[in-house]
Amino acid sequence: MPKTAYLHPITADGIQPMASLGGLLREWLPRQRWFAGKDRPLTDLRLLSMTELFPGCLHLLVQTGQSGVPAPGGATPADDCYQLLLGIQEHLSPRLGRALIGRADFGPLAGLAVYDALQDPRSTHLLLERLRHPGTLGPLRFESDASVPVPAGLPPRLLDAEQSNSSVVYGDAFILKLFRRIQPGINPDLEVPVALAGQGCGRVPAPVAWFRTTHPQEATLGVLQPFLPGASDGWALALRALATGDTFTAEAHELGRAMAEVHLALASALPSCAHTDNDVTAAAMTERLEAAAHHVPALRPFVGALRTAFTALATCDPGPPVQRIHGDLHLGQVLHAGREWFVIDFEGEPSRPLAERRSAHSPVRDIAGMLRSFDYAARQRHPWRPEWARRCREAFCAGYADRAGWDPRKKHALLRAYETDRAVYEVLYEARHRPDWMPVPMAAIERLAVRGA
Ligand SMILES: Nc1ncnc2c1ncn2[C@@H]1O[C@H](COP(=O)(O)OP(=O)(O)O)[C@@H](O)[C@H]1O
Ligand SMILES: O=P(O)(O)O[C@H]1O[C@H](CO)[C@@H](O[C@H]2O[C@H](CO)[C@@H](O)[C@H](O)[C@H]2O)[C@H](O)[C@H]1O
Repeated sequence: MPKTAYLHPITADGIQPMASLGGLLREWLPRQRWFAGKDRPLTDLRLLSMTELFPGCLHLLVQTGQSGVPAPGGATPADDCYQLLLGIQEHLSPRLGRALIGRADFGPLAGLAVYDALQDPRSTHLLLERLRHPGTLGPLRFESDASVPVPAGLPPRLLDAEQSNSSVVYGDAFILKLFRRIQPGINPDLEVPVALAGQGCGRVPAPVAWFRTTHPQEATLGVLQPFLPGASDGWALALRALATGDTFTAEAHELGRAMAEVHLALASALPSCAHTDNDVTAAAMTERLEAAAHHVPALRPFVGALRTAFTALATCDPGPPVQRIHGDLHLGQVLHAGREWFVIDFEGEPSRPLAERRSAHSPVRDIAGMLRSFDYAARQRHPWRPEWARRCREAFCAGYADRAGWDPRKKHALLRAYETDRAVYEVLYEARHRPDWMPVPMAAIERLAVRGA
C-alpha cells in the first residue's frame, strides 16, 4: 500500500511536498513532448494545487518559471501552468520502468518512486471511474452529459502520438484528452464541440464527460469524447496517397465541404457580434511577423516582401464575416472514418492566449491552415510534388465553395495574408519544437515573399 503521509500537511503554497518533487520534475518536464518552453531553461517550479485522485495518484497543477526572453506568441516566464498526474509507489512494477520520473531522496516522499501515472493502466482505469461518477474532489469538478452512458471497465491505452496534450483511448469507444498546458477559462476544445453538438453538427465528436478545476482559477482539465474506431487522420492519408502516387483531390474536395459545414454550424452555435476590421488584423499580423523575425533570423530577409501581403489585406474587400473558427486547422486535425470527414482539436494555436483563441476570426484563417498543410504533405516526398499540393488546394477550395456559397479562391488578398501569417506561425513553431522541419515553412515563406501566392 503506498504511503500517503506526504499529503499531510500540505502547506497553502505547497512548499512541503514540492521540496521532494521539485528536483525530479525540473529534470523531467522539459523532456516531455508537450512542454512548450523548450527554448529557455526551467528555473522555477511552484505547486499551484495538489489533490489525491485516489490512493497512490496525485493530481498536480504546477507553475513553471523560465529565464531568458520568451519566443513571440509564447508565455511570459511566470505564467505557464501544467497539469500532471503522478503515481507514487514504494515498489514500482518493472512494466512501469519507462514511466519512472525518479525517486525522491529527501522530504516527505523520501524513498518513494514517483512516476507518470498516465502510463499506468490502473491509474487511467480509476480516472475513467472518476469521470463516470460526476462529483467534486477538492478543487476538481467531474461533470458529464448524463444522456450518454459510459460503461465500466473499458481497457485504457495511452496514445503514443506527437501531441500537444496527452490522450487515453478506452476500449476503442472513448478518448480522454488531458490538457497539459492550462490557461484560466473554458477550453475551446470543450466549449466548441459542446456548442456544435447542440446544433446537431455530426462532424465533431460530442463531449460526454469532462473535468475542470476551480483553484487557483477556473480552468478546463480534460474532455472525454466518443472514439472514432478505424479512423485515419488526414495527414496519414495524404502521405499514403503521395507514397502510392495517387491524387488526393476527391478527398480534399470532400474535406472542403465538411469544413464549410463546420464553419456554418459554428456561426450559428456561437454567434459573434465582433467586427474586426481588416486593418486591425493586418496590424496584428505585421506585429507577429516582426516579432517572429526578431526570434528567427532566417525570416529577416523576407520581412519587407511579406509585409506587403498585410498592407494589401488592410485595403481589400472585407471578406466573410468573422466568427468562431477552428483556429489551428491542418491535416492532423481531421479524421476520416466511415467515408466521412470529422474535425477534432478545437484548442486553437496552443501558444496563443485563450482569450484570443476564443474570439472571432475570419474563416479564411482555417482555410489557409489547411492549404498550408497540403504543402507540408507534398514536401515530405523527394523530389517534392508542388503539382499534387496545388490540385489538393484547388479541390479543397472548390468543395468549400460548394457548401459555403462563397469561393475562397476569389479572395486572393485575404488568402495570401492569412497564408503568410500561418507560415510565419509555422516557422516559429518549428523553430521551437522541430528545428529539422524548418525548411518546410521556410520554402513557403520564400514563395509567398517572391511570388505573393
Ligand atoms: N474522437 C477521436 N477518435 C479517434 N481518434 C481520435 C479522436 N480524437 C483524437 N484522436 C486521435 O488522437 C490524436 C491527438 O488528438 P488531438 O485532439 O489532436 O490532441 P493534441 O491537442 O494533443 O494534438 C489525433 O491525431 C487522433 O489520431
Ligand atoms: O496538432 P497540434 O495542435 O499539436 O498543432 C501543432 O503541431 C502541428 C504538428 O504536429 C503543427 O502543424 C504543422 O505540421 C503539420 C505536419 O506535422 C502540418 O500538417 C501543418 O500544416 C503544420 O502547421 C501545428 O502548426 C501546431 O500548432
